[in-house]
Formats: sequence, structure tokens, C-alpha cells
Amino acid sequence: MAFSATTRQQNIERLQNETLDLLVIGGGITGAGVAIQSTAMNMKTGLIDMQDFAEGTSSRSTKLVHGGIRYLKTFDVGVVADTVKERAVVQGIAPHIPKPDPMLLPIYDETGATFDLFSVKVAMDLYDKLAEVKDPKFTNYTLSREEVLQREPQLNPKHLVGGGVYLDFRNNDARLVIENIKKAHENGGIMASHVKATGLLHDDDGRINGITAEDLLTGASFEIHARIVINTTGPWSDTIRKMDHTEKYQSQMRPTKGVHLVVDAEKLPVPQPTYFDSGDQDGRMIFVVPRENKTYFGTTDTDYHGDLKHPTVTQEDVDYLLEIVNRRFPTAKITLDDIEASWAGLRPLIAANGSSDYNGGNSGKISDKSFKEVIKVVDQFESQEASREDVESVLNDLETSLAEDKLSPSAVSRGSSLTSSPDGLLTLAGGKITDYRKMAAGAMALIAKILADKYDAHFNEINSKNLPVSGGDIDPHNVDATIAFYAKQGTDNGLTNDEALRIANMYGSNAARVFSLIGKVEPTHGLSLAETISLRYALDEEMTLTPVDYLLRRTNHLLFMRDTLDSLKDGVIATMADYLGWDAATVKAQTELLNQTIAESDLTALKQG
Ligand SMILES: Cc1cc2nc3c(=O)[nH]c(=O)nc-3n(C[C@H](O)[C@H](O)[C@H](O)COP(=O)(O)OP(=O)(O)OC[C@H]3O[C@@H](n4cnc5c(N)ncnc54)[C@H](O)[C@@H]3O)c2cc1C
Ligand SMILES: O=P(O)(O)OC[C@H](O)CO
Repeated sequence: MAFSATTRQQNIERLQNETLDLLVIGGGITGAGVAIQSTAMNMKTGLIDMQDFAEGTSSRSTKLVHGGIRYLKTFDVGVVADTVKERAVVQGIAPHIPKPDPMLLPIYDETGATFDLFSVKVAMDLYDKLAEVKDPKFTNYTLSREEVLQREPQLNPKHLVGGGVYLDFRNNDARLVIENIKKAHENGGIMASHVKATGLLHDDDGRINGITAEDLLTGASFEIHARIVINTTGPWSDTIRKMDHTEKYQSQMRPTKGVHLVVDAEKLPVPQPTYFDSGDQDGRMIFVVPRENKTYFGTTDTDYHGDLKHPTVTQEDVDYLLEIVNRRFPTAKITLDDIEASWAGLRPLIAANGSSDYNGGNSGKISDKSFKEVIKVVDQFESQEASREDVESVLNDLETSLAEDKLSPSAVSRGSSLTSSPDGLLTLAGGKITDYRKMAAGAMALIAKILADKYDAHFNEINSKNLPVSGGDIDPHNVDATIAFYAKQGTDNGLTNDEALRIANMYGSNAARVFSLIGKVEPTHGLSLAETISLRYALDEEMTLTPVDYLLRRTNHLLFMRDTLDSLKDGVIATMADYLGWDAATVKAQTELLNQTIAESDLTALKQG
């Protein structure tokens, strides 16, 4: 179903002229998850994003669908319970995207270790129990020191006491977003990228009834009217809430930056995703993940106060990660020059989330630390050891919800929150990619209630656990065989087995639409047949507007296939120029943008000192 640059223009027209039931601001995984459900309920839904879909945090994650086993350490069982159960749900609605990939967790006997051999087994058993993992292929187990070193001989043997292996899933974060957006479009949603919300509109009763917006490609400003507006802008959530001049605004977000670095797999060969303590007693755990013929590792977790649109990788981030990885893999000797790609993202953490208040509204809970402070100061007041002012300052500290900023970034819960301002702006923020479906279901329950109560508008119930994304019409229990079956259509039409499998894995049940382009579109500008049909599909059906959209977010080529990128990029630009009718100036600008993005990813500036 066409979802192209032309569709974008048509949708902007419609957004200006039609009143919506629901407008979603933000096309990352949170907004996309709301849009697929609201459109499945037949709500007239619009979604805008000021960038490309998933250009925010949702293309900058560790690219896992996982329950966050480390959160058990901060007793965030609520978050883990939600997310680890959601793994199987996400795999069920997007079978071609998250793939099971058991994680190896080496255990070191050192100060501040998150787990020891006993607690890791308890955590893994709880993790499997919460997720109802029963398949012996995937249930957890522990390894002796020797067995861990047999698997990963490069690991530092010093203080290594053994390890655990438990199920988690690798993911393609940006692909999960676009497949939700495409399905929402197929359901009748009105989606447009590069459209920015610039202000909030209110009706005569002071209720939010729309936004002012700007088409960032043309500069045109316009209004979008909707019965309900939901703010799903992740790290930008406060920015949208601040637009609401009628409400006493209180910041709730605490974005923290996470960085990943990519090296060739030969530099750091790991047979499976590996997860260990930083060893710096900072509460951080570091992932080392094989992907294509590369290995990526991360992440940092530092409070961030910079440009939300453009978090960058600094020398400090590189030094931090290289020091840890070279200490854990002492023979790897990775240097800045070995880094082929990188990315930086911002966790949309909720500042007051010392304890998780998961899905469905702020439980008003505070962290155990803050709770103990309140009890202590009240106790002291009772026995005349503290004044009223002492009590008030502790409570005031909590009320400003900044109380939790004393928590280290890694101790802040990854829980989500759903709030409604008095004038009706909904904000769904925080959480993880892994539980986006559950977060959206929580929001949809509230949205359906508001539409029924306020507008007597009633919509069909859905079970979002059975709502496949675009490309997800695959039996989740028979993925490999189905992908192989799809790939055959490619090899039968002249593609190599690798090319056909790559397309089948990328597009799932939409692979047939991609392969059907063979014979209809001829390779041009030096592109292979496989790249030609993949790019054409991205242009026709994935609202791909720039070479960066295609090479970074629709295909991840820029991150995990750096070796072939240079031979590809000119052909991609030229083919897009033909398709989109670019003039010379636009070709130049897009070429510069792509080269800038590549230089930023491979840390050219840092390498040049
Ligand atoms: C380093 C790191 C690693 C992570 N790893 C994982 C992981 O492996 N697994 C996991 O489950 N979770 C992980 N997470 C968490 C997960 O990535 C985030 O919770 C999730 O991506 C947030 O999605 P979102 O849609 O809320 O925000 P975003 O993806 O940031 O989307 C918000 C969107 O709003 C748009 N926007 C902002 N302002 C406006 C405006 N005025 N008008 C229109 N649009 C606007 C932005 O352009 C953006 O696209 C990780 C996060 C980080 C930072
Ligand atoms: O939540 P954190 O801080 O463990 O970081 C995100 C991970 O990198 C993957 O979810």
C-alpha cells in the first residue's frame, strides 16, 4: 500500500481539513504503538513526527527486546514483569523482527557486582518464570568458569567465577517502528513525517482540541484539530507539555544518554550477546552484541542537558566504553581507530520514577530511599529532634519531583507514565521499546473512555496482543521456515540466497511485495537488483525521503555493513534523485547530509583529534 513522499503530501492536506478523534505527536515506538491500536479501533487517527519516523530514541537503542534483568537489582520487579512478558507478545505480533538470542552473563567476583553465581540463578529463574519460558531450548542455565572461557576465550579470566545464560531477543528498533506506522496507515491512519507540533489549541471550555503545526519541508504552518491529543515525544515530552501555557508546568523528564560503538567482529568475536558489569561500581552493565559481521557494545548512562535532537558521542563516552571492554577482553586491544560506526540515544526517563509506576498512570510512588527519608524525619519531628521546617523541606523536595535526581541514572526506573493535564493533554512517556504495546494499550483504555464519556463516541474493542504489524503475518512458531519459504521467491527470480534471505528477514510477509518488483524496476546507477527493489519498496511503501532514512533506519546498513556502504551510497542518492525529482542543489544537500551522518557515526572528528 503506497506510503511515499506523495502520500505524505496528501496526508498533510487531510490533516489540515479533517477533524480527528486522536492526534499522536511523536512517531517513535510509543506513538507508533498508539497509532496502530487506535486505527485498529477505527478511531480517526493522525500521527506526526518532526523528523523521520524513529529518528529519535527508537532507532538508537541497544536493539534488544528484553526484560532488563539488571532492574531486578533495584527491585524494579514491576518493570521486569511487564517487559519480560511483553517479549513474547512483541515477537508474536512482529515475528520477523525480534529474534531469540540467549544472553551470556559472565559473573565476576568483584565489589559492587550486580549478581553473584547464586543471585544470578535466582534472577534468571524469576526472569524465566515471569516470562513463562518453558522451551528447554531457551530456559536458563549456569556455566562454570571453564565453560564460560570455552565459549569466550577472550574474556578476562581474573576473578571470573562462572556465568549464566538466559533468553533475551535481538531487535531491529527502527524497523519495529516503521512496521507499526505502516500498519496504522493500512488501517486508515493519517501519518506524516517532518511535521512539527509548534503549539496547542484550546476550545472555548479550555480543553485541548488540536495543535498548530509546521511542515518542515515547505515551511508551511497550519492547524490540526482533534478531540484528543496525545504527547508521545519521549525525551521531548516536557517540551510539548511546556507549550501548554494554561497549565502550571512541572518538568518530569530526566533524559540520560546512552552510546554504542561498532567494531568488526574479528576485533571482538562473541558467539552470542554478552552482558556484564562495567566493573566501575557505577551500576552500569555493558552489552556486547554480535550483529551481521560486526560487534557492537554499550552503553553509557549519563544525565543529558544538550540538544535533544542531536546527542553525540564524545571522547569521554569512547574512553569509558573502551576501558571497560578492553579490561573485560584484554587481548582485544580495541582503539578509537577500530570503531566503524556508533550511535547515541536519550533514555526518556521519568525523573520521579525512583520506583516504577508502570503502565497506566502515575502511582505516585516514590523511591524506597525517599520513603525512608520521610519516615525518618517525621519520626524525628515526633520526638522533637526535627522541626516542622525540616519535615517541609523533605516533603518539598519530593513534591518538586526532583527528589529522585539524586538517584544515579542507572538506578532510575525504566517504568512508563501516562498522565493527563487538566486541559486534557495526554502524555505517554518513559518505558522501553519492549513494552510499547502494553504502554499503548494502557493509553488506549483511557482514550476510549474519554471519547465515550465526553463525545459519546464508541469504538470497537481490540486485543492488541493479536494485532500484527505490517510484515508480521507470520506464524510466530514457524518463523525460520516461513522466511525460507519467502526467500525462495527471491532466489527463483535471480537473487543470491543471501540477498533473498536478507530481504525476507527484513520485510517478513511483505517480502513478496518486494520480490514482485523484480522485472518491474531495473537496477540503475550501479545498484544490485536486490538493493534496487529494496530501495524502491522503501520509497513506495515506507515514506523514505532521504538516503539517511534508507541507509540508517530502514536498513541499518550504515551501522552494520560499513564495508559496503561507500560502494552503495552514490547509487542510492542517484536513484532517489530520479524517483523524487531532485534538482542539483537537493542532490548536493542530501549528499552532504549523508556524508555528515557517516562521519559522525564513524567518529571522524574524534579520530582527527
Ligand atoms: C542507549 C539506549 C538503549 C536502549 N536500549 C533499549 C533496548 O535494547 N530495548 C528496549 O526495549 N528499550 C531500550 N531503550 C529504551 C527505548 O529506546 C525508549 O524507551 C524508546 O525508544 C522511547 O520511544 P519514544 O517513542 O517514547 O521516544 P522517541 O523514539 O524519542 O520518539 C519521540 C519522537 O517525537 C518526535 N517529536 C519530538 N518533538 C516533536 C514535535 N514538537 N512535533 C512532532 N514530533 C516531535 C521526535 O522526533 C521523536 O521521533 C534504550 C534507550 C537508550 C537511550
Ligand atoms: O536501561 P538500561 O540503562 O540498562 O539501558 C538500556 C539498555 O542498554 C537496553 O535496554
